[in-house]
Amino acid sequence: MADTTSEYAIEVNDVSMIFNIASEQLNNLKEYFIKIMRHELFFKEFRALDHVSFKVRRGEVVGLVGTNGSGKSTMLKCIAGVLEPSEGTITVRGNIAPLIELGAGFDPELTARENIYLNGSLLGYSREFVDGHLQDIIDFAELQDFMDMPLKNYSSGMVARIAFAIATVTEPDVLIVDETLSVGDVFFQEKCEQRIKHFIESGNVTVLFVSHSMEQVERICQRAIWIEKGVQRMDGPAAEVLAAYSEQFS
Ligand SMILES: Nc1ncnc2c1ncn2[C@@H]1O[C@H](COP(=O)(O)OP(=O)(O)OP(=O)(O)O)[C@@H](O)[C@H]1O
Repeated sequence: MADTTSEYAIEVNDVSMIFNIASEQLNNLKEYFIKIMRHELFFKEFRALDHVSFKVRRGEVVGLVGTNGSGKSTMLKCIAGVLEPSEGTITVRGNIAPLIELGAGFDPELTARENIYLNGSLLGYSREFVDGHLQDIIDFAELQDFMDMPLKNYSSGMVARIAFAIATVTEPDVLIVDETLSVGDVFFQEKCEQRIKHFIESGNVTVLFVSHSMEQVERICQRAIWIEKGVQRMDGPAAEVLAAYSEQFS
C-alpha cells in the first residue's frame, strides 16, 4: 500500500551511479574471455551520477536538463527502479508510469494489441482493466488499423504513441517522461502535452520530464533541475535554471 502521508512523491538522497567500463576496446566476446582468463582486462569506474539529491512534492512538475551524457536518463532509470544506484537511496510514493526507453516492456514479435496487454500487465493493470480501456488506448494512439500488425513493423513514432497511450490511460501518481515523445510527430507531441497538462491541473500527478527543448521545459515545468556530467548544478524555478543553463553555453 502506497504511503500517501508524505508531501513528497519522490526523494532522491545522495545518489551516485558508478558504471564499470572496460579500459580498452575489445572486438569480440572471444577476446574478452581470453583477457578475463589472463586477468588482463581492467575496468575503470565512471561516475554517471555524483551525489545527487532532490525532493519532488506531490503534484509538482519538474524538468531535468543537461547536455548529452550528463546523467538525466540514468537518474530517471534509477527513479523508475530499472537501475539500482551504487550509492544513496531513492523513495517513490505511489504508482509510477515510466516512459523511459522506447520499446521497453514490449515484444517486437507480438502484435500491437497483444503488446498492449503485455505492457499493461507490467504497469500493474489487470486483464479486465485493459479490456475495458483497450478502445481508449487505441483511439488515443490513433492506430486502429495497425492493431494486428507485429510491433517490429512499427516505426519508432508509432511505438511511442502506443507506449504513451497505455502509460497514461489512467492517472498515474508519478509520470516519468524521457525523450520518448520526441520521436512522435508534432501533432502527437501536442496531444501528449495536453494530456500531461490535464494531469498537472488535477494536482495529483507528479511529473518528471526530460527534454532537450528548453521551450518545452519552460512551457510545462514549474521547476527545473540541471545535471551536468553527473553533478547537480542548479535546482530552482524553471525560467531561472534554463537561463543559467543557456548562459553557460552561449
Ligand atoms: N549501462 C551503462 N554502462 C556504462 N556507461 C553508461 C551506462 N548507461 C549510461 N552510461 C553512461 O552514463 C553517462 C550518462 O548517460 P545518460 O544516458 O544518463 O545521459 P543523458 O543525460 O540522458 O544523455 P542524453 O541527453 O544524450 O540522452 C553517459 O556517459 C553514458 O555513456
